[in-house]
Amino acid sequence: MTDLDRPIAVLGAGSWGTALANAIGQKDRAAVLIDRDAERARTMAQTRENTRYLPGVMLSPHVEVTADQSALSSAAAILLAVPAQQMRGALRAVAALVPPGTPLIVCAKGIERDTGLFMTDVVTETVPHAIPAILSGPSFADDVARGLPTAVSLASADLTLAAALAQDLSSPSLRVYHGDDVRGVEIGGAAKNVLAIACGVVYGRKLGESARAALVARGFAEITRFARALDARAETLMGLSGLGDTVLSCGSNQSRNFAFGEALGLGVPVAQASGGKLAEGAFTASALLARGRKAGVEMPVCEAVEALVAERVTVDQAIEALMTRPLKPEA
Ligand SMILES: NC(=O)C1=CN([C@@H]2O[C@H](COP(=O)(O)OP(=O)(O)OC[C@H]3O[C@@H](n4cnc5c(N)ncnc54)[C@H](O)[C@@H]3O)[C@@H](O)[C@H]2O)C=CC1
Ligand SMILES: O=C(CO)COP(=O)(O)O
Repeated sequence: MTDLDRPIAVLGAGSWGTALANAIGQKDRAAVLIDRDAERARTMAQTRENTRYLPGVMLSPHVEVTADQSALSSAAAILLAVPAQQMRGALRAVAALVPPGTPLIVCAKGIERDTGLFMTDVVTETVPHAIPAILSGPSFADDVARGLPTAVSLASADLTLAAALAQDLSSPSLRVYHGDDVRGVEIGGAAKNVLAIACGVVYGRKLGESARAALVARGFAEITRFARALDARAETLMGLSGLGDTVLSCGSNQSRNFAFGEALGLGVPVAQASGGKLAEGAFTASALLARGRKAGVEMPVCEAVEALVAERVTVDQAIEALMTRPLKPEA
């Protein structure tokens, strides 16, 4: 366990950051939730509710809400719960406040679009004196905030640290497994979002449950190929952050990525399909595809999602392209 006298800080007070801070608070451990918006932080501190991102969930009394980023200086560990494309900017703004050796646990699921970098690499570039870790797995913020049970995976290159952090974050309703396959855990979280969009499209276009199941299986096969090519472990992909989160996000429109795909399948234009919510896979698709090409990995499902999001193809053209690929061995 990390130093219990020091709080765990959460940077980013959206749905996931708020849910994680509350999960820590419910264990009677002090959490500091940092909202970049001072007015919103003040209101949340008073009302004890994040009405915009997590309405109906009352914050534990052990959660302090603030806009003062200097709280990061005394944290035992920092959870990074901002969207992937905002991670670099958010980290640059606080880098000088993070003491050397502080664990920075990425809770975002995505790849940086402009650089193709995974989130822990962005941490290493922007806050080189910190220790990067990654947390990912099947966990809708709303479920976790309400204390419904689930299990997730936390990885750091230092297995002892990963075990300590997992202990810190675990509770009777949130089981945190640990490991050292950082790349495997972050690939699972980032890639499942792209697959969830594809499954949403199939659902919205009313192609049937058989089509969705076939897509999950083929999509998961390409993610696993990609992971192997990047020296991640296939077993990691079979775990919570890969298979677990794929099962969750590819089968429910509670997933914003699935819901975004569903809207595309129903014919809603890309610009309106997210309904103002975050659909990380829409940004990650192009970066994932580019990294796959660089590694010599064929990723047809990701390719279809990327082309759809870029509006180079229609839904029917994307589906036809997938169905008319040359037949080949299943592996
Ligand atoms: N919501 C969920 O169920 C889960 C989300 N995640 C991941 O967590 C990440 C964040 O997602 P959500 O919290 O759901 O998004 P959200 O849209 O609910 O909230 C995003 C939050 O980040 C803040 N933010 C944006 N840019 C910032 C910056 N530069 N500095 C500080 N704060 C900034 C926003 O003000 C907002 O509070 C995503 O990568 C998502 O994939 C992971 C697991 C579950
Ligand atoms: O990552 C998540 C659940 O594990 C949340 O999924 P969405 O971002 O698609 O809502």
